[in-house]
Amino acid sequence: MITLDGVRKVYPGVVALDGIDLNIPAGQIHGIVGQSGAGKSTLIRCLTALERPTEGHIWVDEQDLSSLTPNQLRTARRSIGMVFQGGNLLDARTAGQNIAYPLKVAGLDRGGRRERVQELLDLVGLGDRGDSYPSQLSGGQRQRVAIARALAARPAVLLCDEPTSALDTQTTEQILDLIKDVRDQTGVTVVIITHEMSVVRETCDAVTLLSKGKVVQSGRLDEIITDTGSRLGAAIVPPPKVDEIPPGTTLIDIAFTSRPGEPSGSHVLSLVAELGADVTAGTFETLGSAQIARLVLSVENARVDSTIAALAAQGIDAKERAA
Ligand SMILES: Nc1ncnc2c1ncn2[C@@H]1O[C@H](COP(=O)(O)OP(=O)(O)OP(=O)(O)O)[C@@H](O)[C@H]1O
Repeated sequence: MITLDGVRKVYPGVVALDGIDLNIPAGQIHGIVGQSGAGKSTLIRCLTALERPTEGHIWVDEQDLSSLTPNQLRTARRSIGMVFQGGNLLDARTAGQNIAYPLKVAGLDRGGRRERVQELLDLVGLGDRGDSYPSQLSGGQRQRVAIARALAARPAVLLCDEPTSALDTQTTEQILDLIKDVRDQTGVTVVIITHEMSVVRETCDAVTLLSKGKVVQSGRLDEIITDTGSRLGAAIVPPPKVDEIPPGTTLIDIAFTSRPGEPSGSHVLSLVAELGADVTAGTFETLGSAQIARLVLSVENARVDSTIAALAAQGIDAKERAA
């Protein structure tokens, strides 16, 4: 659905994006994370074709954005919905009028607009608030209207730039649930820029970490979290803390995914017991229907290498924890 091939964006004296290759399949919720200045906003501006890459190509919904004429670009932008931090609604228009605006631009008649606006208000759980002005809505409700507006023209892609950073924890959860529901119901592909790892953990199927305009790591969330060597994985689901290491032992981090109907969780635990290792601490995280486990084992110093090898032979990622 979205493909970036060797994308570079150079501003005078600054390389904001430095050779980005990325593939985001249809229907995926993909998080883009990275420190301030990493290039996240530049990437999203390139995806909306508000900026043209200095080099490389971007395909959105099978269209090469770099090859389009200004007219074609205007049309292509209709297949891209945008949601910003704080919603960016027009204050002088009601929720319904805000949602209707892109439909008017797209040339839909008054009756068609009214019907679609109501459908969208219902979709975001604000069926009876179409006549409210943004100032009469809570932050979470404004963001719901912003999501409805972004979806109005039935885009193939929904780009969300820090969609929950102005919201409290409970409202954040509701908005993230809404984004997931919308994806499930419409099949829209979602890209979320965020600095909050909880947003990635709770919402995304896949994640990309940017640093200084380059991709540091990119992949499916379960794969990244079960990679015990990944700093991104540890930021998303921190490995359990251990205060005291039993004397004469070494700590080994392991991580694995367990899905319904698969015996992997109990299989790993019996393997750990067979190897004579102790489970010192553990964290479990639910991702969709899968359980991700991060365990810390304590193993006699002399048996560290053989334990890691035995776990690796069973396909379990294991890493000695640095002292
Ligand atoms: N229009 C511009 N002109 C010049 N430099 C720019 C421009 N936009 C971004 N940059 C530079 O490009 C780099 C990447 O910026 P960008 O805003 O994409 O980062 P970011 O990851 O979104 O950061 P933040 O999380 O703080 O928003 C920075 O060094 C920034 O100063």
